[in-house]
Amino acid sequence: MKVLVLTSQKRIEKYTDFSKIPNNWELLYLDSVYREEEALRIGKTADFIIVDAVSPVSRNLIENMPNLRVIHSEGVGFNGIDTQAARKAGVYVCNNASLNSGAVAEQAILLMLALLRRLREGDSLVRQGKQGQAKIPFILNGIPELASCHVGIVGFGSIGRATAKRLAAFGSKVSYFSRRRLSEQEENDFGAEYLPLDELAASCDIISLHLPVTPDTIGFVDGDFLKKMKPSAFLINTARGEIVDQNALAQALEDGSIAGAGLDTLDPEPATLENPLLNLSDSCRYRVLFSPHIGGTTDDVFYRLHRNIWNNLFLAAQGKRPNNIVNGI
Ligand SMILES: NC(=O)C1=CN([C@@H]2O[C@H](COP(=O)(O)OP(=O)(O)OC[C@H]3O[C@@H](n4cnc5c(N)ncnc54)[C@H](OP(=O)(O)O)[C@@H]3O)[C@@H](O)[C@H]2O)C=CC1
Ligand SMILES: O=C(O)C(=O)CO
Repeated sequence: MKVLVLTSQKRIEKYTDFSKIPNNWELLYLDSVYREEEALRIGKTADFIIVDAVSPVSRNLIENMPNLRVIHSEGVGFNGIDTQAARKAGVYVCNNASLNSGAVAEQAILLMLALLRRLREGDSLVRQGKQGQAKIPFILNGIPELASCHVGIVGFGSIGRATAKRLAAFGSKVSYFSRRRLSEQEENDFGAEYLPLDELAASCDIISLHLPVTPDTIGFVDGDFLKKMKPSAFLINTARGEIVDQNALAQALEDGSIAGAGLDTLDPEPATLENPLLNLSDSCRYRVLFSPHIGGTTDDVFYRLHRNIWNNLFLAAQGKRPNNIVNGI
């Protein structure tokens, strides 16, 4: 079997248990930023593709790989993969559903806390020799506790629920919006109440996005949504950049429609310096906090993900149906 690897070779080497890989399997490495001609040159006859959670696998690539059986995302998201073309070609697209939920929930909460405590600004003041409460002007503006915040979770799947569970420990009030409303019992278990989207937007102190990218969710947070939010509210996006209209968010930060944003994901990725959120005026500098799309990338997660990926490829190699198929075959 041949595996075309369209993600970090170092990561595969670190997290794969090579004692389990049959000797006659061949791994063909390119990075996730690859040229399609190069992928076809080295991987045309490959049986499997492993690709990171954001990078593209196009119709052209799929249609020109006659032996291809499985395209496996290295994460949960698979929005770079042309799932329809794969379906048409009888190729399974698989992900690692729910294996990194706790890690992403931690990242979302980290961004919430860092924004509330103005961590970036505080760090900068200390580095300017302004350590000590008397020298920190923003204390007088009032620092809210996460415990007193009403947090709205948009997309109440695996990560949304993991975030709700952790927020319960902080004592926050949690509401959620998803297309499917949970049973009363489930809502009680997660300590979360359902709110219609408009109400959630208007009433929450923090809104945390946990939606997948689909045709319905691209630009889900647009200028209208941001205008409904409270001027004191924060937006957290650890889902995908495409869910938030980047220009509208930059505008909302500039004109004070919202207080700040914590962003693990941007649109496009890899992010370019042209992104309007990286070009905000000085007065907004501390109101947006970035992390480099590392929500789901802990050591624990990678061991779990890579075990799952290889198990799935072994199943497919034996002619069996792999787990976590996401393209409806
Ligand atoms: N930053 C990072 O490192 C990571 C980011 N992610 C991103 O997070 C996303 C969510 O992951 P995860 O929670 O595991 O996925 P899940 O599929 O478990 O949850 C997604 C939830 O979103 C809801 N949803 C889908 N479409 C809509 C819609 N149009 N309106 C409202 N709700 C909707 C779904 O519920 P329902 O269908 O009932 O509405 C579902 O419960 C991933 O798709 C990925 O893009 C994932 C892992 C790591
Ligand atoms: O699992 C995912 O979808 C990710 O974004 C991880 O990087």
